[in-house]
Amino acid sequence: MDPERKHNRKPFVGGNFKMNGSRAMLKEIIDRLNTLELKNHVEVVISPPTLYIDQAHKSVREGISIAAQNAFNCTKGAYTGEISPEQLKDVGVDWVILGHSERREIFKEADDFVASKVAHALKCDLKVIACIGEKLEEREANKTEEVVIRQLQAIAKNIDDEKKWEIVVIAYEPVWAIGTGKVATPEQAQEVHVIIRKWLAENVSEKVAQETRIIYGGSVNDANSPELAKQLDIDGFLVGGASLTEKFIKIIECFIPPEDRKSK
Ligand SMILES: O=C[C@H](O)COP(=O)(O)O
Repeated sequence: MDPERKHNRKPFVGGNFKMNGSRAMLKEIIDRLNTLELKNHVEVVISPPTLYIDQAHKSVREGISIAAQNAFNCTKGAYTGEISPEQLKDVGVDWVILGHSERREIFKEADDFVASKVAHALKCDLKVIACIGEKLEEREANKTEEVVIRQLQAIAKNIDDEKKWEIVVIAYEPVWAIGTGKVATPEQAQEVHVIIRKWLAENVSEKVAQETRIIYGGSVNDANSPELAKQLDIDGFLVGGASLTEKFIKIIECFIPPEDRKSK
């Protein structure tokens, strides 16, 4: 681990492709990623649309994992269009993104529903990238902390076994920064990450607070990622748009020492 980071959390970079791509595009992205020398410096997880999970799983190099973009809160049954954590595990998926703001907003997923999906995924040992974040009007009304903690609290309430926190990554994604090109400043992001970590220390445990990776998402690109990555409490990124492009390599390389980088 980089001694400058003063903690032992392994950096984590996720690529959320959302509803983008094709077989050909996925091949291009994965071919690029397969050239990286990760050497255990950083954990990389990609999240293609469900249809392409199998293709990704079969072609991606060892050391890069796959995340689903959603999962339901039941094992099986008459839930047309849904996928269970058990089914994801069955096809070799390790991670799932839950609580993304697009699911909260467009598909009206409430805090308790998100929390029930987190609980079920964790019960199946499916690792969870749990997303939280405030909207612009909430930030402007000074409600960032209130909103982020309300969302976090709902999730934490459903995690009854402290050990399960080892397979949770929290993604702080201010909604106003997602897909807008308007990135949070390193200071703004760091400030919220500190609030989240403090809440974990006071309400779960100091150990969970110190060990849980808190990553930032929202218009991360190759230009803004180096400064964001320097913040003590930013343990990585959840990248949307830029994860479909060559910029993703540079973003991942923020956490790789220069001598091990592909692009020197
Ligand atoms: O899951 C990723 C986030 O929604 C960020 O998306 P973006 O990088 O396109 O802003």
